[in-house]
Order: sequence, then structure tokens, then C-alpha cells
Amino acid sequence: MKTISLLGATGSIGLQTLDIIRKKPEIFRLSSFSAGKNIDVARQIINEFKPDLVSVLEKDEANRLKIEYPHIRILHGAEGLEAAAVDEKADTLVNAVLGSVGLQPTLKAIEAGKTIAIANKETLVTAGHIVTEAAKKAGVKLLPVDSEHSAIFQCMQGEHEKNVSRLLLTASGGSFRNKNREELANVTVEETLNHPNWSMGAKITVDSATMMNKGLEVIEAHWLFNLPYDQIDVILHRESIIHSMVEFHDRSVMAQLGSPDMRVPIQYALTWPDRFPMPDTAPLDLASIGKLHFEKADFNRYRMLHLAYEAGKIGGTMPAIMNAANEEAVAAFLDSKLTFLQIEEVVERAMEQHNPVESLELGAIIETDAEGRAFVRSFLS
Ligand SMILES: NC(=O)C1=CN([C@@H]2O[C@H](COP(=O)(O)OP(=O)(O)OC[C@H]3O[C@@H](n4cnc5c(N)ncnc54)[C@H](OP(=O)(O)O)[C@@H]3O)[C@@H](O)[C@H]2O)C=CC1
Ligand SMILES: CC(=O)[C@@H](O)[C@H](O)COP(=O)(O)O
Ligand SMILES: [Mn+2]
Repeated sequence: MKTISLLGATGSIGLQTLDIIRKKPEIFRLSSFSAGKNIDVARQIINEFKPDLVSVLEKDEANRLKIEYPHIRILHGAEGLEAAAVDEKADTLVNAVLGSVGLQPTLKAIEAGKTIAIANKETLVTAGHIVTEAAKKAGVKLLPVDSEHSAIFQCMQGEHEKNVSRLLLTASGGSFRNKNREELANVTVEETLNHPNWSMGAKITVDSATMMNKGLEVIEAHWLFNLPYDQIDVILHRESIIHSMVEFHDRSVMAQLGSPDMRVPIQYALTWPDRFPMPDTAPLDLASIGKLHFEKADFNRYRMLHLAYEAGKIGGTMPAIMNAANEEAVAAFLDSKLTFLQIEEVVERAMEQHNPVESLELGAIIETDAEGRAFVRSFLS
């Protein structure tokens, strides 16, 4: 029996995690979860899964839920997220919250000795050095949920890190992969949210279109698999059937394939090193797919990918400023306050004005995160 605390239960990854828990009640139990503002869905989750602890974003909503559910511990805000992350009944934290707000709960859960299934890539981008060091020190497992990192993790089973020569992250190219840069000037939010292969939350779908998603994933891979940036490559693969690959020194390349369905990597993180059947997922039918395509990822077309490699190589607080500026810029785009190409412009400017600190201290990271957000807000005003 695995007891789970789930941050971001009302989101795309959160709901798919609940689907896995729902189908295997003899194996999984949800003991706590967090939601943001989607209280109607939070209520449905409480009614179905009967957790012991729930955290929501706002105090007023928490107070209303306390009256409705007097037997459940209901919390709110950053403290609530941390309390859910260290829930004493849970052995595993699934971090599916959006953004760097997931960092401090993750660190608390590591300190408390929880196994961490991590979907929340912004946490690893912002403070990968702190998170991976803390996990190593506490002897805690960080299990990847992101499809590319799960693919690499699966290819690495039974292999030794020292034999890896290169990681190859596959990228769909996102909603605008058939457009050139000039054609990006007037794209709408609605067009941006139309991902060709995956159904995901709004922020990551925008990131996929700007290619920042792949940039964040390059930094995520650097921390999870302990490889330098010149051994991490990105290749365009429009079908999203190969989820990523690992090249070894003998030039052998291992790939993990499957239909684009996040429930597969989520479940693998929850059952590793075992595998359980996934009856609702159709078998991969390569004969009907016919062809798989590959293309070089052009850094001029996908400038955000270049910026992310730069941020990763500079290191220190540079990935944190890039991530915070990107989170704010994407939110502004979704709110029609920035155009699609301005997301890139504002992220680049935030990086240019930032003096990166080499410090590995959490305080420096938190300050940098705030600086990135303030920079975008002042750009908007
Ligand atoms: N979706 C996918 O297929 C994949 C996602 N990921 C990563 O997983 C994470 C989640 O993505 P996704 O599920 O798409 O995102 P969604 O936007 O669908 O869900 C985000 C979740 O986080 C909650 N949330 C948002 N902001 C806050 C906040 N400030 N405080 C507390 N809770 C908050 C939301 O609550 P509410 O909705 O109630 O307001 C929701 O539960 C991201 O880091 C993403 O990059 C990685 C690989 C694939
Ligand atoms: C499902 C998943 O892991 C996403 O991060 C996905 O990778 C997005 O696809 P692209 O960024 O390749 O468009
Ligand atoms: Mn991914």
C-alpha cells in the first residue's frame, strides 16, 4: 500500500494521478492534497477520496470548507502546501503543482524523508542544486514524472551513469511548429493552447509553443541525471512517440516509446521499480503511425531554447530568474497583456539585467525569484 500526498490535485497531472489512484484502491490511498482556486473540483476530490488533510490557496475558501468538512484538517496558502507535503500519513509526495511555489514544500518533504514523484519542473529549474543535494543527503528518491525524464530514467534502468555519453530529449515543436518567426507576431492565446499531441495545463502548453518547455527540461535533465549541458541535446520529433533517448559510449542508443499519455509516466513513478498493467491505454500501433520524423532544433527559430541553455550553463541564480520571468510572462500572455513574442523578449531582458549569484543558498534563490517577477510586472506597467 502506498499513501500519497498530491500537490496540484485539481490540475492536469493532478487529475491523471487521481485516475491512477482511483483504479487501484488496493495499492494507493490519497491521504492529503492541495488545490489552488478550483474549489468545486477540490470538493469532488474530498467527497470521492476522503483525505485527512486538504490545502487550498485562499483563506476564505479554507474557512468555508472547514464548516462543510469539520472532520478534515483544512489549511491554506504556503503553510498549507508545506503541511500537505510533510503529511505524516503519506510516504510519497506527488508534486504536480504549477511553478516555483513547489520548491519549499518539496524541500520540506525531502527533509521529512518522503519519496518524491516530481512533475513540477520549475522547482528543479529554480533550485536543482539545492533539491538534488538535499535528496542525496536525506537518502530520498526523486522519481521523474515529466515524460522525457521518465523515458530517460526507464532507459537507464540497469545501466551505469558513467556509460552515458548523451541524452536526447525529443520535442514536438509545439502549436506553431509549422510557422516561421514572422508568422508568430499575431498568434492568439486560443491558437497557442492547441497542442498537437498532448492535453496539458495552459502554462506548459504555452511553454511548449515557445520551446521554453524543452529549455526547462534540459535544465531538469541536467540535475536529475547529473550530466553537463554539452551532453544534453534536443531533437524535434513531431509525433511524440519516442519520449526521449539515451546514448551510451559504445554508440548504442536506448529509446522509450509509447502513445502520448501522461498516466504511463505518472504510474511508473508510483510503482517503480515494478510495472502494473494500464488497461485503459491503447497499445502503441506503429504500423498505423507508419513513419516517425526527426529534425534539428534550430536555436534561431526557437530562441527560448538557446536562452535556457545559456541560463543553465551560467548557473547560480540565472535559471531562477529565467524561470520566474517566464512564469510571469506566460501568465500575462494568457491574460492578453503580452503578445506571444513578447514572452521571449521579456524573459531575455530579465536575464540581461540580472547579475547572477553563484550562491547555492535558498535565500538567494527566493530573492531572485521575486526579482524576476517584479521585473516582468514593471515591464507590464
Ligand atoms: N500537464 C502535463 O502533461 C505535464 C505537466 N508537467 C508539469 O507539471 C506541473 C503541473 O502542470 P499541469 O498539471 O499541466 O498544470 P495545471 O495548470 O493543469 O495545474 C496546476 C495545479 O497547481 C495548482 N496551482 C497553481 N498555482 C498555484 C499556487 N500558486 N498555489 C497552489 N496551487 C497552485 C492548480 O490549482 P487550481 O487549478 O485549483 O487553481 C492546479 O492544481 C507543471 O510544473 C508542469 O510543467 C510536466 C509534464 C507534463
Ligand atoms: C507531456 C510532457 O512531458 C510535456 O512536457 C511534453 O513534453 C510537451 O511536449 P513538447 O514540449 O515536446 O511539445
Ligand atoms: Mn515533458
